[in-house]
Amino acid sequence: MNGLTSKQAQGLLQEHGPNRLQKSTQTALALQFLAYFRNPLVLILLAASALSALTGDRSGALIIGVIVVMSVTLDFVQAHRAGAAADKLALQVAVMASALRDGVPMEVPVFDLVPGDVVLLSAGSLVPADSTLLEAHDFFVNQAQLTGEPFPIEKKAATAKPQPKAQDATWDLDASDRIFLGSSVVSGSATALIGRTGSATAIGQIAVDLNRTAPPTAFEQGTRQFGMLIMRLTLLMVLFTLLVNVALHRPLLESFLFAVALAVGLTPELLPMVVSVTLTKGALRMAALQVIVKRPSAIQDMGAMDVLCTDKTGTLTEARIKLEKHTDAMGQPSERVLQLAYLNSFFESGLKSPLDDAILQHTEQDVTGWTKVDEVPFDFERRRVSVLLQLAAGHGQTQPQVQPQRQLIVKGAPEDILKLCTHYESTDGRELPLDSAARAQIDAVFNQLGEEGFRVLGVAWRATAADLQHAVVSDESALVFAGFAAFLDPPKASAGLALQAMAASGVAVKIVTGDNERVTRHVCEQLGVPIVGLLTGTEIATMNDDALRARVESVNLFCRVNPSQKNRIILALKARGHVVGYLGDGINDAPSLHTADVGISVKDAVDVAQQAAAMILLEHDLMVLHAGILEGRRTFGNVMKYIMMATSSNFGNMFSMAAATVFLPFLPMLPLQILLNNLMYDVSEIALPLDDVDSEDLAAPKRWSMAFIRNFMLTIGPISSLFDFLTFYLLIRLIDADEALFHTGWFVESIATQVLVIFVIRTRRNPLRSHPNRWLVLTSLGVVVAAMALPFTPLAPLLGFVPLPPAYFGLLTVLLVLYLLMVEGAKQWFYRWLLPRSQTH
Ligand SMILES: Nc1ncnc2c1ncn2[C@@H]1O[C@H](COP(=O)(O)OP(=O)(O)OP(=O)(O)O)[C@@H](O)[C@H]1O
Ligand SMILES: [Mg+2]
Repeated sequence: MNGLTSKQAQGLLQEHGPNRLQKSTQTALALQFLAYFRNPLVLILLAASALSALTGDRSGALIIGVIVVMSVTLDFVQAHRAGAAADKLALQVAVMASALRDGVPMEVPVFDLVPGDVVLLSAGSLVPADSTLLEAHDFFVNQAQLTGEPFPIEKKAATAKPQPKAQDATWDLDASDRIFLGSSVVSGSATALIGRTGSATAIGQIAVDLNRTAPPTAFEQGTRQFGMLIMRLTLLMVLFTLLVNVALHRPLLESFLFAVALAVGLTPELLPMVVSVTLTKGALRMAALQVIVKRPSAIQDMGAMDVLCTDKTGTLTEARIKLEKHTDAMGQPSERVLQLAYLNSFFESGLKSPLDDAILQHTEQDVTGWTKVDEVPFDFERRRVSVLLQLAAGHGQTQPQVQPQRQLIVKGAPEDILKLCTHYESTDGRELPLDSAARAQIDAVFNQLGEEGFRVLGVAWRATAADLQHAVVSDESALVFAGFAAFLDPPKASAGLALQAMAASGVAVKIVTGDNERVTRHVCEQLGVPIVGLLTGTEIATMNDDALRARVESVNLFCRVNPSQKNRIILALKARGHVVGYLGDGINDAPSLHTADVGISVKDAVDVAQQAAAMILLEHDLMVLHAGILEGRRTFGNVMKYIMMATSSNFGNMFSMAAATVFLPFLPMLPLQILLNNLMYDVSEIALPLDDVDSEDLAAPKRWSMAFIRNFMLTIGPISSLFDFLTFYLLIRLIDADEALFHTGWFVESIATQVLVIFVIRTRRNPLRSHPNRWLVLTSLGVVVAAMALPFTPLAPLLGFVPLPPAYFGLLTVLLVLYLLMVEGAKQWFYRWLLPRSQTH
């Protein structure tokens, strides 16, 4: 089998399309742009202005059209650029498959696989497409996603030569020689011929999206709730102004346009854009720190995360494990134990763990004469692996006793192995019964190794019938215990610091490991992590979910837990209202990576783990996770600024506009002026995602709080309205403004207050003690200056503006200073008095 040539593959890719389930998101740019006009408000606005064009106001309608297009373009361009940047990042960690192209194995992006490709699979791989097995060795897959069957199923090579046009063959999920997209390889290795790709696959036909869109995060739910609140208020206000205008016999069409423009002014239409741009900015900053964010919203989750669960090997430890000792049952150095362990690691075809690598790299052992008959692959429930080996006649005579020709060699967690043993090998090579005295001695050896900080595997063996062809789990019994292999896996120097930094930032770190208690305690000691509570897998197995929930809070060390227990721990923490992160790299971590609010994995993790994770660390450094947490909080802070602006000052302005319709003999502002006001305000906020966030706002996890927004709105909003009414009054009384002058005067005041208040709202501190980003300063001041200059430009008559008298600017300055001071005072009061009190209730 040589697979395809790259030329054939290219042709087939054209014919079958990329190997992915989602419909291509490559809709033409123009169509994406048009989709932005689907907003009902925009449509109503365009329709109403078209109507007004028919009744005569051509230029007004045209200007409204231009403003709408400009607003939509602003939104679209920003959001599109953010989306493109995020896609590019995700591509960096696209899952690759090993495929034969031009006769050699090559790493090919899974998207580019085509029917006819030959792929090589091993434990931890994802099955990249529906395929027929050409070769398989102890090959077990988990196809729970397709069949719901949770246990691994063995698959075997096809007996008949698969037809090249395998698409035509029948595909049965139970067929023992077929494997399917959506399953993962649990153990063994195989070569497979791809028959169907993308939406032609079994899972594609039942239209399941493998990259299931994650359920909405707390933050997304929050923004949605916020949108509903604004929507309701908007509706109320629009109905109110409409009624008032109709009751006052104002021109119907113009009143309607006014009401719709008001609604446009009220909706925080840039919110999605601000969110996606801030998130992408965060993702790009993370990429510079060697962290690839696959799903931008994960950054938000990082900011909200208050518990991080992590496994041990490779995250807290160096992952450069070394075999330090190989001893017999009584703790004496033993070459024989090394040889047995080596044979086991050498012939095992499942995922090679770092422990196997350590054994294989320790010293080269001679395996001539040995052939493999079968294997019972490693799994995280049994925590052991067995190989059934045949020793050719004439070999092995150097051993003290004549070796049986066929034997099962087992290695795994010592506690579990010892339970299966009935005998042990003494130091002089005799097989002795494992009585309680011997057991106590062996346990003491095991404990001693643990105390010294070694990770320990037990090694045992058994002679089998000379014709045993197929080994199964029940063959792992009546074993002879040979001894221990002890490894050192030193903790990372940086891990201790990172854990402390996280604790200081309000993130509790919990260790969730399949390893045993003693070793993990040792690692914690070296890292300086105090153990406040401990649960073992055996204890968890006896607990129901309620009992587990009651305990998870106070425990920070979970030992000897299997994959489903890891998952239960995450679920229990989530049920307690925590935002949970999970950091892991193994097959055993995949379920938890899915379940957690933010799954984090590493570049060299198995495919299933990388697929399940939302974030991939390119370098194994926990300190960047801390940076990621701060990044998440920063994005939260900037999005909150936008929301606080929208709910307080912008909303206050629109509220006074609606109220003013009652008192004024004319509309307080022309519809097109409201739209322009809205557009200019939006422009001033483009730089918000770039802004810095004060350090005190990064100190603790950030959760969405509707109560906070509501209280802030009720505190600041009325001040805006108060100043608006003051402006109305002074415009009419002091300046004696007619309709056009009133419109102009209020337009400028409205923009100036609405835009400049950002410098007060963006920080909890005295505004002079927190430096805004200079782009934000530039856009904000630029917009205010432009608004002041507008009435003096040739555009003024088109927009219904008239030049403002000098006295106006004196008035404006006084009003602005007073306004900003008053908002600052209210803000201080809000954070010092109202917020602490509303949080304790
Ligand atoms: N290659 C192997 N051969 C035999 N036994 C193994 C092997 N790998 C792991 N085990 C056993 O299974 C147990 C669980 O595996 P492992 O420690 O990798 O789990 P984990 O939950 O990923 O833990 P960690 O936090 O250390 O990553 C190990 O403690 C060990 O006893
Ligand atoms: Mg692990």
